[in-house]
Order: sequence, then C-alpha cells, then structure tokens
Amino acid sequence: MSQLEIIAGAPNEAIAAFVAERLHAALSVSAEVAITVPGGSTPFPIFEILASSNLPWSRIAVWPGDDRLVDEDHPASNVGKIRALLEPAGARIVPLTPTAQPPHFALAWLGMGGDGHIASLFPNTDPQVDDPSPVRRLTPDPLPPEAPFDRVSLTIPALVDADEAMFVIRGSDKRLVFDAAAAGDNDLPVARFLRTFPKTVTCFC
Ligand SMILES: O=C1O[C@H](COP(=O)(O)O)[C@@H](O)[C@H](O)[C@H]1O
Repeated sequence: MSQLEIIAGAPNEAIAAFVAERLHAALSVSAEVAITVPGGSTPFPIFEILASSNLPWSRIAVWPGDDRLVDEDHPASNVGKIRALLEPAGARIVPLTPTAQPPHFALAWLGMGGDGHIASLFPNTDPQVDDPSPVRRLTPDPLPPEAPFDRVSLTIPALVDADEAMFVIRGSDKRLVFDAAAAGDNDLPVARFLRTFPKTVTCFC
C-alpha cells in the first residue's frame, strides 16, 4: 500500500509549481524525461500555467495516460488538447495508441472519475495489477455521456512503474471515493493502483 500525502485546497498555481519542481528534479539526473498526464477537464488549466513556466520543454515527453479513440481534432481528444497547450511550449507530445510502448515515467499524474476510474481503467474493465500489457483498448460500461467513446489506456503496471505519482481530484463526492479506496474499503481501479504503487502518492484534493 502506498503512503499518501494529501494536500487539500491547493490552487492550480501550487499544483503547477509541484509538477514543475518534480520535473526539474528528474531533469537534474536525466537528459530527457517523460510524464504521463490525465485528460478530462481538471488538468487543462494547470497545463496552461505550466506552458508558461521555465521548464526546458524540449527535454520533456508528454504522454496522455488515456485517450478517447477519436481523431486528434475532435473536442473529446485528450492528446489534441494537450498538444494545443504544451507543444507550442516545446514539449514532445506522444499520442497513446493501443500498440504504443510507453517509457518509464518520471511522474504519473492521474485524475479520477466519480466511479473510481483512473486513466480509462473503468470498473467494468476489471483492471489487473499484474496486467502483462502496458496499454489496453477498453470500452467503458456504462459509456460516460460526456465522452461516449472507446478508450485506450495505460494499465496499472505501466502507471505503477513511474518514479512518482500524483492525483488531482476536485469535489467532495470524489474525495469520499478516493478516501475509501485509500483505506482499502473498496476495490475500484483507484484502490488497485493505490495498494500497488510502492511509494508515496501525492493527492491534491
Ligand atoms: O474520462 C476521464 O476522466 C477522468 C477524470 O476527469 P475529470 O474531468 O474529472 O478531471 C480523467 O482522469 C481521465 O483521464 C479522462 O479520460
């Protein structure tokens, strides 16, 4: 079970500062690093802040942790929106495809749905902590009305392989789900990740 550091009520600027600090630390020991980031709605204002930071973006590869199987110019595309914000800053944006071979990530930044899904590992997909594949094509059931698409997602082992992990979770309903998962009171995808990740997980809740 991972240790948790809960940081409640942090503004987006503080979260961006945390991400930048962790990337600077990783870049102090590696010429290039990779980060995986969530989609949904929560991270994009933080990406905007990061895009204007002094990070050496040309040394940073950014991978969506999951995506909807739509064209990049579709409004539901995670990689399209990530690219629009971070590529102009100089980042290398790498689309997540079902056959991708993801790297070792310096930081796994995750969101969580109210149903306890992380990346696109929805409860119905029964994500396994020992999945031999780093990437899966998946169909959420029920399909979320705001994004009713098949998905591609990093698996739990690909996320657990990261040097560090952080969540950004907004809303008291999600906080209850997260806290129950952290306490071992449910077996949702987020709980499976938390009980498998061997290091401290930082949660901006
Ligand atoms: O479908 C998704 O939802 C989750 C949570 O999104 P949010 O809008 O509540 O921030 C997200 O982590 C995931 O990457 C996304 O594809």
